[in-house]
Amino acid sequence: MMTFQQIVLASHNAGKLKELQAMLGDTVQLRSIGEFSSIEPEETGLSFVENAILKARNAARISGMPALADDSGLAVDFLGGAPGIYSARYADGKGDAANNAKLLDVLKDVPQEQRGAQFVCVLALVRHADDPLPILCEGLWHGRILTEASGEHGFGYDPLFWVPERDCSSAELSPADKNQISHRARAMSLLRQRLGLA
Ligand SMILES: O=c1nc[nH]c2c1ncn2[C@H]1C[C@H](O)[C@@H](COP(=O)(O)OP(=O)(O)OP(=O)(O)O)O1
Ligand SMILES: [Mg+2]
Repeated sequence: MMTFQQIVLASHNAGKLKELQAMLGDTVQLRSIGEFSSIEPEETGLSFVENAILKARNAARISGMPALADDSGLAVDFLGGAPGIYSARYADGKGDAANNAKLLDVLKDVPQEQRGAQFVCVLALVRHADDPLPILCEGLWHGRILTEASGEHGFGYDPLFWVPERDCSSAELSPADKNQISHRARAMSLLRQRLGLA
């Protein structure tokens, strides 16, 4: 079993930090890579796994600490899995609101039954920058893309993601409820098992 008291989170996304720290509990403290550097590495991988490893290695190198990265995104069936690993950059870096507006527009004539989508999350944990055996855990969350935004919680595409098991948008879930059932929750549950924290 590996024990970590502090891990650096290789993410500049405050929403992820909040969710992941809540899932981990207080035995492991996540520190943001933002404490060490404001430069975000270019996500040049072709998969969630590659980008998660790339971000984790970069953060471990900068901080000198074990590093956890989360690479995630939204894969829409009708779009052949797009925006996928490009989810954060879907509207050319203009941010969450622009990403959501673009997705609603692209899907505006697509009927309910063809609006299936899944959130994907890959977590990568490296003990140090050159770790030859990163721990990788993934989680998927199936839902559908709504025809208009709804809800105020969460971040990113949450207002557009309809959650079948709750019949509401992901942004209408309480943070605690989202953290029980999301793609990130599933990946973190596997990671906790791997670390002997479960
Ligand atoms: O639970 C979620 N609820 C809503 N949207 C979500 C979620 N999980 C990922 N997403 C979206 C946000 C972003 O458009 C993309 C992640 O992109 P991704 O590169 O992994 O994260 P990021 O650039 O925001 O932060 P960073 O790379 O520093 O960790 O997927
Ligand atoms: Mg990113």
